[in-house]
Amino acid sequence: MQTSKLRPVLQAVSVFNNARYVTSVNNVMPNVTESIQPLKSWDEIPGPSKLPIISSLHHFLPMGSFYKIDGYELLDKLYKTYGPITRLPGLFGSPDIVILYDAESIAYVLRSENLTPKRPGFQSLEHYRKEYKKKYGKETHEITGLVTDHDEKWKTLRSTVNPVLLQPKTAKLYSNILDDVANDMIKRMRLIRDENNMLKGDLGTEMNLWALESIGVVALGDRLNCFDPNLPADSPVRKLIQIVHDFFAVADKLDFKPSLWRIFPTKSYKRAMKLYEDQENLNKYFIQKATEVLKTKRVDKESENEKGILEKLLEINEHYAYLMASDLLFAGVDTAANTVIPTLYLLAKNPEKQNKLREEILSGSEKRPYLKACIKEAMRIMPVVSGNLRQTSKEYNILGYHIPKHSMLTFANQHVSMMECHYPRPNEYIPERWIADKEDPLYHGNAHPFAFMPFGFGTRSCIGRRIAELEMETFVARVVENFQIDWFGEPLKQHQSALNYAKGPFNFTFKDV
Ligand code: HEM
Repeated sequence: MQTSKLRPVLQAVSVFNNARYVTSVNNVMPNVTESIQPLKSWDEIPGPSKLPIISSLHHFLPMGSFYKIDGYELLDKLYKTYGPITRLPGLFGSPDIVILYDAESIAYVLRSENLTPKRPGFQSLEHYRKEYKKKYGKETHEITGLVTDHDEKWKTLRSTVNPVLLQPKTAKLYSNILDDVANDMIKRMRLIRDENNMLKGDLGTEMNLWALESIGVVALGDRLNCFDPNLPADSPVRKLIQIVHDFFAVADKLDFKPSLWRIFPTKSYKRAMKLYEDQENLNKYFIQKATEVLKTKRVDKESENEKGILEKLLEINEHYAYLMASDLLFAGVDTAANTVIPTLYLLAKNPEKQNKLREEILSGSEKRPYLKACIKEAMRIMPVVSGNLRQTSKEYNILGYHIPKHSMLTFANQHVSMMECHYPRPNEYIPERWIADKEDPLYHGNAHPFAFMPFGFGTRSCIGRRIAELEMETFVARVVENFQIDWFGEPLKQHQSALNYAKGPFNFTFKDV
């Protein structure tokens, strides 16, 4: 065993794993968690200073140290300036956020919050579903959706839909149809290639079409036909494509950037409310259509195992079936598309890895560990979700600081998974680390178990994980089987908003193999 090579890595991990400073005030965990120094207060947590009224705004204005910096760069600068726990003062009435870059502290909070974890995020959508609709006399329900509910309401919905969505055999049910979607997308890519083997349209839009068509078969049980070149501009499918696209953009403006919408109805707020309403109506249209089709098919069904997600949920609770189909249609599109683009990019930039993957695919083996490893490694380096959030339900002592109940904690997952102490040679695309054995210094098990969490953690983790993995593996395999992927010019960049979006120009070429 190459212990000498591992030692620096393990030493570095232990610096971050300083568990003595991590305690939950309500939980007594003597041996490992007792702080040896008096706790410092919330206000003493390092971070940009605050001024009366404008809070920390001056840091983001010209001459300020964070002017024109956001996304990964901002979190990186905060980490380098203030360390593994940083407090970012809230703007325009929004609360301060504490950012954690320490895997052990993150683990402690996530484990302690794991019964009914609260993940605030899409607050404008929550406002639409819970308050706006009531105000305008529209029909409302106690339970509004996985993304927007919390506590007992969330638990009721999640525990009902978990058995339907998380069973491995449910995801398997869709493998053939998802493969049909992937093959149709390959045909479309051939059709829209120019003489230089580049796609004529925008690759980001194309990947969104693939992702929507894929999630459509899961959420609605049938093909949406997003690839139809003759779709009229005002067709419901085109509208759905547009709405899914605009959805995260408005949510980003209202929920993830400083915004005054909570104080008065801004232009973006009005736009968002209209968009959420349109989305709701369109979802109703598609779900109703899918339900009618299912009714005609049901007599042919021989066994329970053949029933799809929508069908099973409709039998349990019609309202829940509608909520889930809506949430899948919005949570499953941009996420999958913006994971596949970086994966193809990293394979293009690492031709030897691409060839190795092609060999595995062409071998026809049913098990494809290298394919899984290639996608996982892309999610480590260029994740679509850069971090996660919890609102604490209790007090904590973290890294020597007191964290009061109801605080907003952000976990800088993207940073943690790029730390040398967890993943040696962190900037290199090395899918092998995910399949290496224990003796190998690259072995992924040497990392802190909370250093890589692309789908979140625990009871609130991504309910679409199995579906997303199946979709992405099916499509990436078909692309690599059919095309030699190359990239030229400047590296691919990501633009961080509510999600990390791959940003054009997309300098891919797809040559037939
Ligand atoms: C690469 C693709 C995807 C990634 C990286 C991803 C990541 C995540 C993450 C990080 C969370 C938050 C988990 C937490 O708070 O611990 C989440 C939640 C969620 N995801 Fe995904 N996701 C992906 C694809 C999908 C797909 C395809 C669907 C739909 C089929 C989906 C549906 C959801 C839903 C409904 C939630 C909210 C769960 C809850 O609060 O109970 N996601 N996802």
